[in-house]
Amino acid sequence: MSVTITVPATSANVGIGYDCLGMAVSLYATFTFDHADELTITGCPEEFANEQNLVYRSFELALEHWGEKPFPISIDIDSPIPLARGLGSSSACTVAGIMGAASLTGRIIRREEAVAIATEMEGHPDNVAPAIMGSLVCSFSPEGGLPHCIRYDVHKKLHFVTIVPPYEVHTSDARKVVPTEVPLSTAIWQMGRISGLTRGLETGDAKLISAACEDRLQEPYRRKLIPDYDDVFETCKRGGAVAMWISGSGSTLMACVDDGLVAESLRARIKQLHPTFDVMVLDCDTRGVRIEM
Ligand SMILES: Nc1ncnc2c1ncn2[C@@H]1O[C@H](COP(=O)(O)OP(=O)(O)O)[C@@H](O)[C@H]1O
Ligand SMILES: N[C@@H](CCOP(=O)(O)O)C(=O)O
Repeated sequence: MSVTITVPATSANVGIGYDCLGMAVSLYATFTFDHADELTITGCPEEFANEQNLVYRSFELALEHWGEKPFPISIDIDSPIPLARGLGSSSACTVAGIMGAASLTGRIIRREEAVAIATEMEGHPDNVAPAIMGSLVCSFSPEGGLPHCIRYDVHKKLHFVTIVPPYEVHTSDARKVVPTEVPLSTAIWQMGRISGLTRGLETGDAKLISAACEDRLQEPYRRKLIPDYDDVFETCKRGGAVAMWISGSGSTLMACVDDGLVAESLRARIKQLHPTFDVMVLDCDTRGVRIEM
């Protein structure tokens, strides 16, 4: 019997929460798994249709984690999540592989276990935790221990204008430009703001979101990798956005807006100024990964 896993795209960091904060959004990839005579992968670029495919790698690693032997499967991928744009296309693959492995072996796993396995594979929990749990999630891992995930609701009046430029930024490259050490003053700057931002997103407090959403850990360095950052930031500010951040490691930019009509107008304005961009109005996804047999 086949199983279909639906995984939301994610906006990691949400600006201020480098490697610890992430939000699931209403853009979904589906992955259909079934037993087969040999490995077959369809629905993805040709270069990924092989044993190195991230979904299959994650499927194999999950089986290995449970002490089970791999077996041949078919995987059909239908993903509108753009590649290497900071919307968690790789995490969606990782999460799908784990849940596919659990489902095809009849294993029932808790979301916390899935987050722990996925974090081990991804190296950081900020995409996989919201992809699995839905909503806005702040995560941290104790030395050598399992990640703790704190899940926040996001106020329904908030919408997220998702601005996808036609160029890629690979996460591995974008991580190289982020300094590995910061002064104490920067650490203090971030700590207060992450608390402010999570509360602001929960309550829909536009002023608080706006005040808190000013990152000093990664955005000042990564914005240089996105040639349109300054233009889009100005358009968002003038267009009534509450805040704008680099989604994950970019190149997508995400504007938070507290009114549906303003969000649609901003989407149209950005599309007018940047016809080659893909611009969507997304909401926060509250369900996280889903399984259908
Ligand atoms: N449908 C897919 N099939 C196989 N691999 C994929 C698929 N989508 C994404 N990936 C993998 O994820 C990588 C992109 O990951 P990354 O640079 O972290 O960007 P993103 O922000 O999209 O997660 C791709 O190079 C590829 O290895
Ligand atoms: N915290 C990571 C998140 C990367 O997310 P992605 O969607 O760009 O893969 C980082 O900022 O490097």
